[in-house]
Amino acid sequence: MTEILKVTGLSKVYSGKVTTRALTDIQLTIHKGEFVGVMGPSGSGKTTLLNMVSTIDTPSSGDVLINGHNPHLLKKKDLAAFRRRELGFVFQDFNLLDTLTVAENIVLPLTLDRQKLSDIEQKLAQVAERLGITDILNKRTYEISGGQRQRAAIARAIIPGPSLLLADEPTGALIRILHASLWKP
Ligand SMILES: Nc1ncnc2c1ncn2[C@@H]1O[C@H](COP(=O)(O)OP(=O)(O)OP(=O)(O)O)[C@@H](O)[C@H]1O
Repeated sequence: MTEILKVTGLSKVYSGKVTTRALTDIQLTIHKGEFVGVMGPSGSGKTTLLNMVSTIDTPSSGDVLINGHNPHLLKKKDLAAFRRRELGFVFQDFNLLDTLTVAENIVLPLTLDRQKLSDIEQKLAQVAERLGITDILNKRTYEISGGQRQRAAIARAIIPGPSLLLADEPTGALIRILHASLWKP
């Protein structure tokens, strides 16, 4: 089975006025098609782990391999492209942009990647149909329901065909949508 995420010996120490050892020697392997939830008490390091995997922050030691590549070794410019193509994020508050339509929000990663307009339109139509949001594509994000916002955020996360989809504090509804095999990597 293909290893999509392989975390080995991952540690993170925050050093400021107070030194905090947030993660110590974490090992984690996630294979293609697996759905994994990380649970633990407040302060146990869940967000820190997510930040290391999503490349928002760098580990103190250890390796993160995503689809065989270590994003922490990439240059800034290459890292941005890697994140857009390999990683999908569904944020807790969805992070949709109010000034854009639902469609414009969803295609943002493809626009930033300078993909062809015809490809963008085709991918948008497919992903919108899969998530049942075709009829709200021209609305602004403040004109749609909470569930529709959630689906729009998922659509934006999966449209580039990422290897790994990451969700911070996913709600029950989000888990149900993802479980309904809407995401087929
Ligand atoms: N930027 C930071 N600088 C210093 N310490 C930090 C920083 N971020 C987190 N920590 C510390 O690292 C530890 C792990 O925090 P983290 O946010 O990863 O926990 P968590 O499991 O996500 O918690 P919660 O469930 O409350 O969100 C905590 O002791 C926290 O105080």
